[in-house]
Amino acid sequence: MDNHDLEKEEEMDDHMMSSLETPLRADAFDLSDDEKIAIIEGHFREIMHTLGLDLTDDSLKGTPHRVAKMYVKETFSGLHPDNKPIPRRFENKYKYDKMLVERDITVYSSCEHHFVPIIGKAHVAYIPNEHVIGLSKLNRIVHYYARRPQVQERMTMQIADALKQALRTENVAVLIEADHLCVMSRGVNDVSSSTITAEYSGLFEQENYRAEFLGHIRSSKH
Ligand SMILES: Nc1nc2c(ncn2[C@@H]2O[C@H](COP(=O)(O)OP(=O)(O)OP(=O)(O)O)[C@@H](O)[C@H]2O)c(=O)[nH]1
Ligand SMILES: [Zn+2]
Repeated sequence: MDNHDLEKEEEMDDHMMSSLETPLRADAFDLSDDEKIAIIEGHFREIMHTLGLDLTDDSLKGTPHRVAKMYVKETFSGLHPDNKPIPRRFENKYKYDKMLVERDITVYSSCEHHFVPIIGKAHVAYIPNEHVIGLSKLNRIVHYYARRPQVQERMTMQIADALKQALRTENVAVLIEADHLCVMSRGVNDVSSSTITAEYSGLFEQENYRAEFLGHIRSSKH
């Protein structure tokens, strides 16, 4: 078993043990992506048929397959641990010991209660110990956890947890501000409210670090 496999196995263990995890069936990964697409396509065709849509129509007939492929390969691709980014850790040679903030990371997720979009921004920060990771990996970690049926609170904590693991530090902050289409476009139909969630650990539990983080994400861009 090489290092990569070992890391994957450790992450699978974390995946099974963590109470933050998205509730998945034990046999969640028994089917291949193609098998899942074929099954979802059939069910989605049934939904459209039940709604009364004519599936022989040129524009509609490809929709069951399009939706199934989009669910498995895009919208919900973050359900599969094979798609989890494994950032390479670099030694913090320059001994940078201040805060690094990656702000305005685009979040496209889906509400697990209604399967409609959650759209927003994530701001993440860490204070390194021995290791740093590539900046883009911060965005990739956010995207991975967004591409699942989610509640915003759990997504926030999953991202914080993944950052702690990747960076080998507790000094992590995550703040997500998002619009829930299930609140905006149906139900209570409120287009002006939005939802903010945050997770702070390590040094970020201290008021001064938290204030610096919030100051950075509210400051003008350049
Ligand atoms: N805590 C939390 N709740 C969410 C999130 N996304 C959606 N919800 C809420 O989940 C709840 C689902 O409750 P239900 O009462 O079963 O759903 P519903 O009958 O469609 O409710 P309404 O949206 O009020 O019409 C709603 O209040 C949603 O606003 C989230 O990220 N976090
Ligand atoms: Zn919802």
